[in-house]
Amino acid sequence: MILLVDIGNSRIKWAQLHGGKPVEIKAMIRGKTGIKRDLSKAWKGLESISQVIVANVGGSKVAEQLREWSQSNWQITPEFLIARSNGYGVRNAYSIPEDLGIDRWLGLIAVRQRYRNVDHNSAICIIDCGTAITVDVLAAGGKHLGGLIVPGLVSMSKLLVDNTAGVNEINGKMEHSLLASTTSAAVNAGALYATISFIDRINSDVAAEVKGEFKRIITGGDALRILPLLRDKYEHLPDLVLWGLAQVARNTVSKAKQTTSVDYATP
Ligand SMILES: Nc1ncnc2c1ncn2[C@@H]1O[C@H](COP(=O)(O)OP(=O)(O)O)[C@@H](O)[C@H]1O
Ligand SMILES: CC(C)(COP(=O)(O)O)[C@@H](O)C(=O)NCCC(=O)O
Ligand SMILES: [K+]
Repeated sequence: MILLVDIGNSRIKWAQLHGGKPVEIKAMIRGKTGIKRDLSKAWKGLESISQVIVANVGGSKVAEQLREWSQSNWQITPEFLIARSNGYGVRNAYSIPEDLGIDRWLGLIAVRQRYRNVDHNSAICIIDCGTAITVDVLAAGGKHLGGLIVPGLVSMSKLLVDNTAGVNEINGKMEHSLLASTTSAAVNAGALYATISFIDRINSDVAAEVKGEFKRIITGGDALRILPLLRDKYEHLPDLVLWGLAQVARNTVSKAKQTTSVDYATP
């Protein structure tokens, strides 16, 4: 069974590849540096893993921890994907393609695959609400036009806690009040307002840029908190990165099959 792993800066999400799709999708908050204990807790029940395919934006230390854990528990070396200049019908806007977050690259691949035959003449705007909030725009023909990065909801509050004397413990309630009367509510509402006004404004500017209707997709751990407050209509696609991983994994599996079948076929 192929394990698909999406390591973000706050959480690890994983799924099994079944019928070309990510199934048994799970998530856990991860430690900032050490993840081996998290992995042993979450993955000890997993059996007959044949391959581990990873999208990691958590840095090299975390990658090393996963590699060591997978080798010692499953004798498998994980495959870490990186963004390419083009692939799966997507052309990367970055002049240094591998600089694009692999989570963003796989999100583009996932939406390209999802809408390729359904509606191939509208652009797509993807909002991924995680540790950071990323925006990526895909033109109708699969050309990535680029995107933006801002701190996510929790990161914004953490920024104030870490950098000001007056803002300390913030409760995670994320209430959305216009004018707050406690520090925690003021920070939470401020983060929400900053986020929704950023996203609403980006959407109106993207609409001008791409001329005409375009699809709006929202994903990431904070999507459900943000979605109800946004002005425009969005399709909520949870676990978009895992769908992109499934797309790439399916391709590598079929390639592997081809090569083995060709080996048998050649005299
Ligand atoms: N069950 C949960 N436990 C922890 N955080 C959660 C949970 N559900 C949603 N979240 C939110 O998801 C955010 C992380 O989203 P995610 O997309 O997983 O981030 P990343 O990909 O950056 O690790 C957290 O900041 C938190 O606000
Ligand atoms: C912007 C990100 C940190 C978002 O990561 P996440 O919020 O999912 O943890 C990640 O996509 C990343 O590390 N990108 C590399 C820089 C770039 O995409 O330009
Ligand atoms: K960083």
